[in-house]
Amino acid sequence: MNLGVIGAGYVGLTTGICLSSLGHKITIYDLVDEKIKLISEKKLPFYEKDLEELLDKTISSQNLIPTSNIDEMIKNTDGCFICVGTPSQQNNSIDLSQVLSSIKLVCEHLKKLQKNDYVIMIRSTIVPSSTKSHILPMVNQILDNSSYGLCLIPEFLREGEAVSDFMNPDKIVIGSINLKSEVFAKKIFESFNQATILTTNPETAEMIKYANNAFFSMLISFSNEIANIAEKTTGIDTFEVLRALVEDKRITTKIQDQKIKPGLESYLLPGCGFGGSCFPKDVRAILQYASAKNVNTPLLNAVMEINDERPSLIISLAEKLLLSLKNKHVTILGLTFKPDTDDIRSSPAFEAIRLLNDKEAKVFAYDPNLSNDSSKNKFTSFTLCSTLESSIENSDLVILFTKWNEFKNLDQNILDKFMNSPLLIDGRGFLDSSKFDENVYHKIGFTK
Ligand SMILES: NC(=O)C1=CN([C@@H]2O[C@H](COP(=O)(O)OP(=O)(O)OC[C@H]3O[C@@H](n4cnc5c(N)ncnc54)[C@H](O)[C@@H]3O)[C@@H](O)[C@H]2O)C=CC1
Ligand SMILES: O=C(O)[C@H]1O[C@H](OP(=O)(O)OP(=O)(O)OC[C@H]2O[C@@H](n3ccc(=O)[nH]c3=O)[C@H](O)[C@@H]2O)[C@H](O)[C@@H](O)[C@@H]1O
Repeated sequence: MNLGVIGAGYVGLTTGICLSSLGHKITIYDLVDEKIKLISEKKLPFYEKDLEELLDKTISSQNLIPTSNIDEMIKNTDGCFICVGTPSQQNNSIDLSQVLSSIKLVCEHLKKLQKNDYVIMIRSTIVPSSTKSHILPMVNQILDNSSYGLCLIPEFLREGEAVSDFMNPDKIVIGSINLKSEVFAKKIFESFNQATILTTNPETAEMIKYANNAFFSMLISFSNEIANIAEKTTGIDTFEVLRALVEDKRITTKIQDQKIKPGLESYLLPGCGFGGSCFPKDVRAILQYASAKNVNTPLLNAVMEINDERPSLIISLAEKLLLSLKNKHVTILGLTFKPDTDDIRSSPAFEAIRLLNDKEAKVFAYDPNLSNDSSKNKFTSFTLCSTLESSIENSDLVILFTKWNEFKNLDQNILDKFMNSPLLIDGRGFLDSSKFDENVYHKIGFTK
């Protein structure tokens, strides 16, 4: 099919590259010319594993056409995905302006080119009723005939797993205003035969996306609250507690004597808290939406409250171990909000750095994906090091924030080589404690 994508960010570019690799002819448009130029040169504007290889193939096969010309995109295509950002506003509601302006642009060009039967498919995350209350009235104002289609197809991919999540979706939710849009969207995804296709109205589709992100955020905050309680009694290992919970047959099912570990297992872990461009933004947005509708939300309020507290709890532990943080050399390992990405949006490491600065510690950091020269001058509140070793040299305390594989190599020998009195907080329970002296290794969710 001939399809367009507006917005060449994580979601848009992944959508464009993956669908073009499956044989669709995709024209991708972004406001930012440099992004389009980079993509034309087969380079990704961000890091995402496996995506560059596919980009190379799809540009070479001319199944993916990057353009800065919206007319070209509209002329080439029968429908397009809207994949622009929906960032938080000051009051935590979402800023719908990128969605509205990009759809307005599409509609104006459809009108100019007298193109009918076009289908607009929104992939951006938007709060319930955005389609009905804001987008549809605007579209109706510009397109006076009713031959167009409009639907919401939320995206559930995770950064770092974007290609595999896109290619192997468990569900495809299509919330349409009419049958035409539903039929069109179903045809795009007809080769994804392992996925459950859920067809519904736009409001339900909007809510499904928020329920999804709120649920996984809740599991993380649940795990962190259990950790807070466990830490008050020496010897309780929260990781063991939650591993045992997962064994419950209501969570881990058994099929023909084979235990099937649920995917949610990876969200039942204590740690430094969730970050990224979506969980914090989306939970806050649905809370703001509920509050505007006078709905009480004690559970989701607590999810955010527990999460917001995580960096300060880790810094309190650091202070307890070092007695005072003033002038202490503290190393942060991992700045991205999770491994296998270069995304630092709402990463808990940055809140920890802010707290360390307040306490006048000298902060050094290392992240495998941010160690190049172009990243160096971006940060002023800490020194970004280009190797793990240089970041821990003469350090008084190392705190692990992100589960990068490279950090798995850490052991007592490495700490002894570079630090005078080795001390480490494993903020994710990621390292093998047996590789460290007992008084050196401290992990979240466990008090010795
Ligand atoms: N990042 C993720 O893993 C996921 C994000 N989402 C949602 O998808 C949406 C997009 O997120 P990301 O891809 O992360 O955002 P992003 O910020 O990486 O990309 C957005 C892109 O849209 C472009 N853009 C903005 N206004 C435009 C306009 N008027 N015309 C053309 N291009 C325009 C920007 O230049 C940028 O390249 C958000 O609503 C987000 O909540 C949903 C699932 C996963
Ligand atoms: O709407 C979105 O943008 C996406 O948000 C999340 O995806 P993502 O933010 O890429 O990453 P996750 O792997 O889900 O992790 C989110 C955060 O939770 C943290 N986390 C995860 C698991 C855990 O046990 N503890 C924990 O703190 C991670 O470190 C990370 O900061 C969702 O998982 C996707 O389904 C969704 O499409």
